[in-house]
Amino acid sequence: MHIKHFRTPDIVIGADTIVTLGKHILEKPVDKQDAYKMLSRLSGKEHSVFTGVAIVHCSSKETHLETEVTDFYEETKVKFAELSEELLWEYIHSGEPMDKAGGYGIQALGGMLVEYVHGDFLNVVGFPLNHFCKKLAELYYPPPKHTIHHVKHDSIPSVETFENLSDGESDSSYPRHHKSANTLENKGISLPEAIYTSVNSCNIKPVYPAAVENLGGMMEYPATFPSKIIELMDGFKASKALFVASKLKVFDLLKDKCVLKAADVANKIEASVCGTERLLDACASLGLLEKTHQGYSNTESANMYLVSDTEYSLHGYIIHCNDRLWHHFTHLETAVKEGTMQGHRGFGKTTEDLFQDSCYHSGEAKQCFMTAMYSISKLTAKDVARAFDLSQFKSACDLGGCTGTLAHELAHKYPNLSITVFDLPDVIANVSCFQPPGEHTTPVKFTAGDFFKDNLPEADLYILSLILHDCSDEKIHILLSKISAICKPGSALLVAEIVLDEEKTHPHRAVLQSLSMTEGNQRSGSEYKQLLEKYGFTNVQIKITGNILDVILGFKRTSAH
Ligand SMILES: C[S@@+](CC[C@H](N)C(=O)[O-])C[C@H]1O[C@@H](n2cnc3c(N)ncnc32)[C@H](O)[C@@H]1O
Repeated sequence: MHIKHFRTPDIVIGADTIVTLGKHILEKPVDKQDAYKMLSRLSGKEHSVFTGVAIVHCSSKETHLETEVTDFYEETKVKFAELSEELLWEYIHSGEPMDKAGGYGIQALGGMLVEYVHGDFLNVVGFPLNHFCKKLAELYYPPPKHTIHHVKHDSIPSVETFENLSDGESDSSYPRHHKSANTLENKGISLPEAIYTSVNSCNIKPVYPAAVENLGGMMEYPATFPSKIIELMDGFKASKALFVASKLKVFDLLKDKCVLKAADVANKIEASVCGTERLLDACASLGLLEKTHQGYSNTESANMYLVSDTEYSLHGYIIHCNDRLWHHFTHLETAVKEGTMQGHRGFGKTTEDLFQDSCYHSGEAKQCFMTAMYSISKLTAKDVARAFDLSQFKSACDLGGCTGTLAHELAHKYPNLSITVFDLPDVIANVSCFQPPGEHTTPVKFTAGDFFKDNLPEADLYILSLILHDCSDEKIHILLSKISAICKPGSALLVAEIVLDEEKTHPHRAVLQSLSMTEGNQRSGSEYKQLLEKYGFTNVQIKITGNILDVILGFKRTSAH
């Protein structure tokens, strides 16, 4: 075997690098466990990316090298965590799995296989800690282009490097201001943020942003460590910690930059000190709270989304998840075996009709459901309203429009649109506390009725947001037949739902949601298109918004079609 080109990483980040980095840039010790956490945060990917040897580029012809040197790595038990910034970049753009091979291998036996090294040889023959520090500094304070030289070292293949950046241990040739008033610490930037921002400044985004949020429980993993599975196994604990902290209004207590000790929080939420402390620590480890020696405080995202009275609060939905959805999932095994929804087991009652059920029967539960819908709608309404140009419509009817949040957004965007929210009487009777302040002459009209049984209000745009996925085929037939019958040619139906990919495995949210075994179904784009066409809608367009809900718009066929 002969390897012609071996592309080395241009930037290498490892736990030891971060420890050194802490010393050089922050002038503050970083322990190795924290360094591993940062690495996982940086990639947001499987930890194995970091626990192999250097990540290098291998073309498909060269991938056998990977096995060779990985074996070598296994043999020598070299443990280093490294990341190629460039490969992360390539990976993101190609959608292909990142090639991983043994940079460390190349310095020994593996080197005999390599004729030409493309990239910085230093990155494979040794761990370039100082070089990396300079690289990071450079990302922060990029040198002018002309300082990049092509250098020929004796016995080292031609490499592209920054010759003016000395690798001497004592030489801090990255800009001096890093060490004075401009240190990251003085700027209030933490080390993980610094690395994160450095990489982001090169337009590198974490591969799995969701994993970035989850910093809990990292350790030095062997390359085969089933980190994803461990993360999934622990996921329910993290959810429950969030639910309980929300339920106990911990985030409300800590709003407005309030910093409290565990005992004070315990006192205010009337809970045990030891239990509260564990809950607060769990929230801190999940990145929901910050913990300092002064006490606990909300993170920015907790202030924005977890405090119960903020504009984009998810509190209502979280409580719904805890009080309601949790029970559905507790009985998942039975649900799967029987193929039916199991929510009633947690409540001691049976239910035929999800909607009637989901609106609950007690006033408090109804309010809770509406608050949950309001939370989600606040977050999605703007993107749903913006997905298509709806300026051609004069009137709209949001069927099952609940609190009217989407309707208000549409009224705001299209001042000439007259819009009616149509929902069950129990819901309409409770909408007043969800109306925007100061909207006495509200352009949104609320009408009570049952969309399966009653006549629908006339409109030239009908909206079904988060309705179809919960309905059985029979119910969908009743509803879409009615809408289709009342729509004049040129009128339209706008559906807001999560649109699955064609394999129906993404996004996870929708796929997991369907496990609650309601009588409805989550659908892919082509299935929604077919469904709308079946009921006489044509020119069906789908907009994937990037928000929780996607949007589908279809126009009623003219009779000539
Ligand atoms: C899952 S919620 C969706 C709420 C809102 N469209 C949204 O996107 O946030 C379903 C809504 O449909 C309403 N609904 C259920 N069955 C209905 C019926 N038969 N007639 C009218 N509205 C109904 C419920 O009251 C509830 O407000």
